[in-house]
Amino acid sequence: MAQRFYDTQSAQVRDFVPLTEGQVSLYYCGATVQGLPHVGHVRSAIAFDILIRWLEATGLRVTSVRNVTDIDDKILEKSAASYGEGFTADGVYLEREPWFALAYRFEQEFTRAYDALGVRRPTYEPRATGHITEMFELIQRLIDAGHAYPATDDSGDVYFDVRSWPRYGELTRQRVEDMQDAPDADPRGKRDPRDFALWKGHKSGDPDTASWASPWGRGRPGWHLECSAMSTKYLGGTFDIHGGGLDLRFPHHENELAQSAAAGDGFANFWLHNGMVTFEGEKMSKSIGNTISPHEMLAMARPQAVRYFLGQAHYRSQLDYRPTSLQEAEAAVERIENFLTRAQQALGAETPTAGPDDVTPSGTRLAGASAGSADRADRGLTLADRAPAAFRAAMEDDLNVPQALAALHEAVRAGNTALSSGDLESVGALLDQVRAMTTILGLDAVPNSGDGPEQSSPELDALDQLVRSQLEARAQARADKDWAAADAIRDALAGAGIVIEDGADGARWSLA
Ligand SMILES: Nc1ncnc2c1ncn2[C@@H]1O[C@H](COP(=O)(O)OP(=O)(O)OP(=O)(O)O)[C@@H](O)[C@H]1O
Ligand SMILES: [Zn+2]
Repeated sequence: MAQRFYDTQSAQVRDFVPLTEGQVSLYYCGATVQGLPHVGHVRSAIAFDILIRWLEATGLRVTSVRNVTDIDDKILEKSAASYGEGFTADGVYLEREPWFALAYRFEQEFTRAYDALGVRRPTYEPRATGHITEMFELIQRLIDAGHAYPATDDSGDVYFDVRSWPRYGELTRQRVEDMQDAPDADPRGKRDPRDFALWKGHKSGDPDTASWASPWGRGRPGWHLECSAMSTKYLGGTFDIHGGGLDLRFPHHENELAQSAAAGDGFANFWLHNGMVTFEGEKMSKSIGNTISPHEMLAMARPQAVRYFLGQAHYRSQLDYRPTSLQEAEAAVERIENFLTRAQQALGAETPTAGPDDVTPSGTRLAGASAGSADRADRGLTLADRAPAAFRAAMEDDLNVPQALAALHEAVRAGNTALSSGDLESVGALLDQVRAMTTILGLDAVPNSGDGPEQSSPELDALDQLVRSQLEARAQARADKDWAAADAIRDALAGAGIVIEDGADGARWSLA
């Protein structure tokens, strides 16, 4: 079966054929960094992380972009309302935390949360404030094409002219007449109340630092424009997939599409939207105040269980948080881990299973990459090929993670049966399948400590590579039953203050 995705724009499940063979370009909307992340934000990022991991597992090269909205009304409001939180670099106390400092502080909190839950960093993570020039260019193209105009009052705003663009409403299949008014400006300066702001003129009371000189006067960009400018800068005028939460479909994505298409860009070939995390049925949202932070969840359960919980539903489904949710996720993770432990023990030292990919400096219990992965790659097998057919079929079918997890648990069950009957050949094969599946779902990528890859540094990465090569040589020595050589490597590492631990999920190293 070919890869298929549900495309929100056509409201159909369509075959996915990348625009450039072998490559995928993906843009997904990141955070407006106005406050701490909640698990709804992280669920969205995990959904796209799984998508990227899966596409890469099938052999595709993915270029991913996730923006940071670091200028916005809400950021300015939070800054204005902050009190006693700001310090300059020399420790001088500021009464208000400047908006740009507040935005950078919360951006780091998002990064920390993503790292703690194994969301890989995107290829590019552009900030809106770094792309003002690209936004000017896009506005100018729209004005030149007759689809945008400076406000007819003295606000300094520039609006998109929805009536000039007959395709407006195509993403959410709405008629202009039925649409809500755009709330982002005084309707007196607009041709139509639904016209939305591309550029917002500087208002008295806004900090001077929050406005840029533009051909239309000082001001700042509209949110929708930011994503159009950044996605096409990094991915080109036409790219494969645009993602984000379902709550962004209208007006945000509708308006992005209108701006880019009216400026002459093909824009996204597929639109993928993740469902909301809800709390007692209601969207988890800062404005409602019903949020749970990743930090709070990590205090209740291991990161592996939190990742499992946030990634387990179909990405398009709503995911409701209930008090028992994390215990259920923990039980599922333990079932998988128990099989991995018992399988490794049963296979024992006779079959060294610690391939180079199994070794991480911080160590993971759900180690995913497998025994002999290098040789399988030599034989032209992708990671996806190593997963069972039922798993692959589920992932090809619009990323059906619940069914893919059913295949994972089925392999664990079969593995436990093989263990009971002493069928070690099947145990080995199933172990490899389970590891491929946990790797694809990113379950093995979660750091044990909530602090995540922050511990990494160029020095640590270099050391990690060196130690890995030593561990690879040691694994080979053990495979050759050259115990003296294996021990000598271990002793040399110990002499350098590096402790090796042979765990159920491979060899790990740490500094003594
Ligand atoms: N409860 C949620 N469940 C799933 N995804 C969410 C949820 N809330 C936000 N997202 C997604 O997270 C990404 C970043 O969101 P953004 O910073 O725009 O948050 P937001 O929607 O303004 O959040 P809030 O409503 O809490 O202020 C977007 O793709 C958004 O759709
Ligand atoms: Zn966006």
